[in-house]
Amino acid sequence: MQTIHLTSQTMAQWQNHFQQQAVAIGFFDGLHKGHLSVIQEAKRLAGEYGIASAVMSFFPHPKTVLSGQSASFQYLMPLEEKQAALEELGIDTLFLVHFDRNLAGLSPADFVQQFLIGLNAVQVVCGNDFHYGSRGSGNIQKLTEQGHGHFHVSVVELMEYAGEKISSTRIRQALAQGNISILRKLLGKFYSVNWCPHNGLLPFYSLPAPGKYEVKLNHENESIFCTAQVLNDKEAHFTHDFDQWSHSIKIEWIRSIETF
Ligand SMILES: Cc1cc2nc3c(=O)[nH]c(=O)nc-3n(C[C@H](O)[C@H](O)[C@H](O)COP(=O)(O)O)c2cc1C
Ligand SMILES: Nc1ncnc2c1ncn2[C@@H]1O[C@H](COP(=O)(O)OP(=O)(O)OP(=O)(O)O)[C@@H](O)[C@H]1O
Repeated sequence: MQTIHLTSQTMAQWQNHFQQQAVAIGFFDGLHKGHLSVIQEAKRLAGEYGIASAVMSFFPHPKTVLSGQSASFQYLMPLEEKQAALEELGIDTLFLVHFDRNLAGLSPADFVQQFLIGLNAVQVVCGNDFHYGSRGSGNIQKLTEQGHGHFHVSVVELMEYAGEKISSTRIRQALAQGNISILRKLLGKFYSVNWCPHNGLLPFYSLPAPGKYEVKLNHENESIFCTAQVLNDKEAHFTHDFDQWSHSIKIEWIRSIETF
């Protein structure tokens, strides 16, 4: 999979550079079950029409740029993990759009012209709550109209759990409440973070609320269950001593024992 970094300033050089593609579009933080259904639909359409598959994502998160509160934003995964997961899903290209005030100011029509038609998107896939363009004023109806004659829009039905939409926001809220059991339902697997034995939590991951949890530590080919005590948003202690481990550890959060 190739990653192409795009900005509103450098976009001109990429116009008409790409072969036809099916593009899944959105931020996709945490890659939950709803996100996967959007991305898999783009992949399926690419196969059906014999075209390339792509995901278009943004960085940093629009909320951090528009609210100016970049330091406190709780990301669920860093770019490298998103890239690895998309690669595994067989996506050909990740378009990573730099989200800044210039990009936020683009009208829906300009965004569609430069970033979708200009990249030769012929199939665009999103959930039916997707918004884009200045003040988030572009919606599915606009996208369909603006793509007319260039691309077809496939809208994936919003996936729900317990009668509520699965979303990255809901995952962040569940983490803040230490509600580990629901995460597996939203993600389709255990919530995980990467941890450096010497420096602790890697950037762009979020810990659950302070409390005690059963976790699974995965290091190279070894897996060990132990208890984690989360102290704050950066610090945790583990009942297994992994000082001699050299590589980063994937920590899967299995269940909550008690929250403080
Ligand atoms: C060109 C462009 C401009 C945007 N401008 C705004 C904005 O002014 N205000 C806002 O809240 N969101 C804005 N957004 C963010 C979108 O509403 C949305 O969060 C983003 O496209 C990611 O989609 P998703 O949240 O459905 O994944 C903009 C997005 C794009 C692509
Ligand atoms: N539950 C869902 N089912 C199907 N598609 C979804 C679901 N949630 C989001 N999508 C779609 O996936 C893409 C990425 O969405 P986005 O990153 O905004 O996800 P989100 O989980 O709603 O995030 P947030 O909670 O931060 O708004 C968009 O096209 C969006 O419409």
